[in-house]
Amino acid sequence: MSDQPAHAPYDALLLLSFGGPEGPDDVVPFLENVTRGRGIPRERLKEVGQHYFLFGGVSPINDQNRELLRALREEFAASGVDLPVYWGNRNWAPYLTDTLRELVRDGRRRVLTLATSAYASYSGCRQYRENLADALAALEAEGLPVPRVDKLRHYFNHPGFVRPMIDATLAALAELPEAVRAGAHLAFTTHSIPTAAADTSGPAEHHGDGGAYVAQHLDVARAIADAVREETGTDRPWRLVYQSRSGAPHIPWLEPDICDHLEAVHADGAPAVVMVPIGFVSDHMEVKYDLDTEAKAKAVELGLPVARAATVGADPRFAAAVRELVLERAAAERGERPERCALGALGPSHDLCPVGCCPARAPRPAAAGADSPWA
Ligand SMILES: CC1=C(CCC(=O)O)c2cc3nc(cc4[nH]c(cc5[nH]c(cc1n2)c(C)c5CCC(=O)O)c(CCC(=O)O)c4C)C(CCC(=O)O)=C3C
Ligand SMILES: [Fe+2]
Repeated sequence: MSDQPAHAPYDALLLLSFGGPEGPDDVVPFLENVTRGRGIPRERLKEVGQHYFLFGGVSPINDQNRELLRALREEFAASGVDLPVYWGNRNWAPYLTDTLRELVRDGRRRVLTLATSAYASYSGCRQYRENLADALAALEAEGLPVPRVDKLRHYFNHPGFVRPMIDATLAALAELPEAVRAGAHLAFTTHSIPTAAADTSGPAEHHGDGGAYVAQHLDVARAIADAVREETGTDRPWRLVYQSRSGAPHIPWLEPDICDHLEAVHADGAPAVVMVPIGFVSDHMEVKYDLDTEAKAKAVELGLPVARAATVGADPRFAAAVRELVLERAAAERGERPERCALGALGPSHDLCPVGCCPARAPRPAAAGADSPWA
């Protein structure tokens, strides 16, 4: 055995997230950051601003990331992984560029990134890589050392991500009135994206109807539905549905929307529905507003009992999965052939996004992929 640590060659883990406002005055500047150059209709922005104001202008995402950070540090300490964990966001403080500046000042040069987005897509992967490239360019322009940055493989099908969602689905079923529990449907939800973005999500060989984005979500949905059937002895109808659509109405996005789906299954006689937000790593605004507020109001209107499964958040099994993924990637970077855990049918995702993975409509430099302009 060499005396290299198990996390070599990495000297830092970067938790990279979306960011969110922490008070009413932050809401508009946050939305400006998110939508810069993205052509989202003003009406939609006003509406989304209202969602934040309803919660005092505070997104739950920041506290959830602080919790995840604590869980990761605890997990690393408990298993003897002496790797510092940093946190930076794309759209709000602590900003990614500031975090990378701090990280290089601490002497770190080889960074592994954990994005709080588990699936392939432009919005969930390449956009994070573009923002990493922007931050690296800023460091270079300031004459600072530019660290080498990698990104962990998509963890949508890692057992440490899927098992907490299985338990959460069972717990949500148990919240339903007993009379409707056995007949309850499962509605797996994720962020809608333009169908054109879905069709080109993932590596080129996965492009086609729905692309890797839909295939990965279906794989997770099926794994959870199968496990729930085994656990409860009941085969219940399930479907992958979408939420949080934005963009111009004439551009097609993934459907059906969760609210339309609730209406449709209610009309078909479903006695209850459990909503399982598999597309989200924690209970951020899309979950709190679009599911817990809007979809629940729709269910009340219909007289349809619903329950919402918890997201993974800072579950210790997820923190352990991140530790495994870090050590797995470190071993691969050292030229070893580590074991790669995955549930479902798709198998473990790639370490390095290939050229043409989740292409942008207007190409921009992206770090941590095969087409990165940075080493
Ligand atoms: C796939 C996906 C994820 C999941 C993967 C991941 O987690 O990254 C995600 C996460 C998030 N999206 C978030 C917030 C917003 N997303 C927006 C807009 C958009 N999202 C999109 C996709 C996704 N988004 C898309 C295709 C757009 C349209 C415009 C564009 O192409 O950019 C807008 C603008 C207004 C609107 O259009 O709704 C906001 C405010 C927050 C923070 C929540 C909080 O504060 O708790 C989080 C975690
Ligand atoms: Fe979003």
